[in-house]
Amino acid sequence: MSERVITPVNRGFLFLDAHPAGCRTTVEQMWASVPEAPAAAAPGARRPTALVVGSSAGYGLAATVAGLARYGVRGVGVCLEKAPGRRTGTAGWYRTAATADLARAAGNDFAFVNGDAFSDDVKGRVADLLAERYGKVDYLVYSVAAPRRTDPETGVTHTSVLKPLGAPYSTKTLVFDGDQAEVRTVTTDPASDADTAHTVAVMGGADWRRWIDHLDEADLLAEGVSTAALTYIGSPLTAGIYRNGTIGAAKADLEATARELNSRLAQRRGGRAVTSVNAAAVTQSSTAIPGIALYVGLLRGVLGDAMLSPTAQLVDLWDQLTGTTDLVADDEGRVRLDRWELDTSVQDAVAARWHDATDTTVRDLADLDWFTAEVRRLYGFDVPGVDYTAPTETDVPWPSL
Ligand SMILES: NC(=O)c1ccc[n+]([C@@H]2O[C@H](COP(=O)([O-])OP(=O)(O)OC[C@H]3O[C@@H](n4cnc5c(N)ncnc54)[C@H](O)[C@@H]3O)[C@@H](O)[C@H]2O)c1
Repeated sequence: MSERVITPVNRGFLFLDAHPAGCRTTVEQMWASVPEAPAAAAPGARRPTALVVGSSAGYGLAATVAGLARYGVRGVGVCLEKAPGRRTGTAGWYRTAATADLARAAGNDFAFVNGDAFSDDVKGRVADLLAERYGKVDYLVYSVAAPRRTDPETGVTHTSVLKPLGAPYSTKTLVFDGDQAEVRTVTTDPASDADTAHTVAVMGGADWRRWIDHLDEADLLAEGVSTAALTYIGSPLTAGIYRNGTIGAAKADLEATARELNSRLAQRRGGRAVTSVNAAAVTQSSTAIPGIALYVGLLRGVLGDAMLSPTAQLVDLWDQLTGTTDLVADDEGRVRLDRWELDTSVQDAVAARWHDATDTTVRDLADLDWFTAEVRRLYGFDVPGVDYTAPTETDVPWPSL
């Protein structure tokens, strides 16, 4: 047992500790926000088997919580988190423990595997678990965001970079100095071909395809299997660094992989593969992208509470995957959960504020209090209802399998 009061220590958007009680409450609030199961998934209906890769944070956590709470899924979540030691565990460690407790209390049999999803070892462990306990996979949601990947076939470790293609790119960006927010311009040099290839190797479709291959070879894909990987298009304001940059090349590869997997799964299993285009959200991965903090703060300034949370978006995705509502894909086979973000009137309003944003005006144009609180909530701080003066247990075990 190791109870203590935890105060946030941060370097920019990175915090050195996470708050276990805050992380638990975050998950409880996400769970409570999921609407009741539709009639077809009512108690007594067969619980579908799901695999969520990237289950402890951001959109993958939202997929896990929405699937558990609304559709009573059973199955496995995979993520990469650090155990408590000299410092606290990572936030995803505590969120996973909380998700497992809520799942158990709701009668779901759901296991969490902590390890490198890119490795064959973890794929093998997950396949064994499925074969022993859960049977074939009905749904696979792929939501990994990682800085590097070791390719098990070549042994090469690829590191992803966030760079423009072809020419240097300058963008406004937010820099926080204590309570002060400054609007600066940063310029990023263009990627080399090798940079782009490495980023595609990490964030493109290769590992998603390997998961499908691995499960297919082990005969662990159910008839009618559906798989979705998360992708992003985003605003013209961020296109230079995102959609037209190295990460955009990776997303194009992911989307091409979806089309290839879709025809394969349709033929072999009567199944399908799609990408899900989600909206900008504050996550550990997105805050690393130049300009995104300013963009998301301005988006919130324009939309306020009308911004749809990752959980609400993932409820929509589950509804489409399960057939509760019709699955609607665009011409490129993508489920569009980002329409509200890319709506022309919203984008025009954000663009006008983006151009007007300076050190003196930014606080009026962007919801920076919300943005900084969201960043802190990623680590379990600033969560409504949590007493931060009370000691909290940091030595939380990983949920037993
Ligand atoms: N954040 C956004 O604004 C946004 C918008 C649209 C789409 N997306 C997409 O959603 C997906 C997830 O991004 P996010 O922002 O939710 O990320 P995140 O950083 O919040 O979560 C990443 C997840 O991946 C897991 N992970 C990382 N490396 C791993 C590894 N080697 N093995 C196992 N698990 C690993 C982490 O444990 C965590 O669960 C990405 O494809 C991203 O492009 C994000």
